[in-house]
Amino acid sequence: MQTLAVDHPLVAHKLTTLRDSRTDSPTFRRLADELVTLLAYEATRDVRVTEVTVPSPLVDAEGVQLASPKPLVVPILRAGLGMLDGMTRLLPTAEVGFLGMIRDEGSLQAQTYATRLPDDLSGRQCYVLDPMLATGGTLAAAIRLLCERGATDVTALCLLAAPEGLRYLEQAFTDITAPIRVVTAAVDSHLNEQGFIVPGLGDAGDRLYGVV
Ligand SMILES: O=P(O)(O)OC[C@H]1O[C@H](OP(=O)(O)OP(=O)(O)O)[C@H](O)[C@@H]1O
Ligand SMILES: O=c1cc[nH]c(=O)[nH]1
Ligand SMILES: [Mg+2]
Repeated sequence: MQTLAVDHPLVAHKLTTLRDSRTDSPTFRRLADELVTLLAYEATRDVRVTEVTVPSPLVDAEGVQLASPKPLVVPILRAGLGMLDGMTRLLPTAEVGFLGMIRDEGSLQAQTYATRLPDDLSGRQCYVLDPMLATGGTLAAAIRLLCERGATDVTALCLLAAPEGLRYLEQAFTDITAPIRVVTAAVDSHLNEQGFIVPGLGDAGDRLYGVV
């Protein structure tokens, strides 16, 4: 598994405002959206393209377009929905599947409550959206599901990652040959006893959509 922490002053600037507990929900949603677009630029560096020729006003010009089968973007509900628009802005022709997952606050185990994905992902590049990679349980289950359906490579986009979660993912996929990448705005210090990322930004779902 490869991890890329995007090192860019605009990424750091937006992330700092997301961490700030004084940032209200509308601003949090807008900044999360903008930050995902910056992460998406790095995360799609290996997106597959095919060569095409287009008629420019002067001569025919050689170029590329996104290849088929189209990439699949998979936000993990609820908080991952806050990353969807920012991602599809850069990949407008991608298809979108959905995974609903919730982490039990006590055991920290992830449970899947909704799945809306193609049965066959053979040959598909997949981009998973989840703002927080904490213990890694949620993302590990999501990535395994995509690989079991035939995904040829999986890139996860996270606003923040904990070292514990990255270590967990490293050892979770030793049996999987598909390349797996994590692109994040930062790797934070550690997890606290409640499994929250420190310093982190709190509960991403609550900050995007309110406490339910
Ligand atoms: O790495 P993990 O320890 O598994 O934790 C991370 C998960 O926890 C949060 O979701 P949550 O369960 O709060 O659901 P929500 O998105 O509906 O708020 C977050 O959005 C991740 O999906
Ligand atoms: O810090 C954390 C950990 C899990 N989920 C969150 O929303 N935040
Ligand atoms: Mg939550």
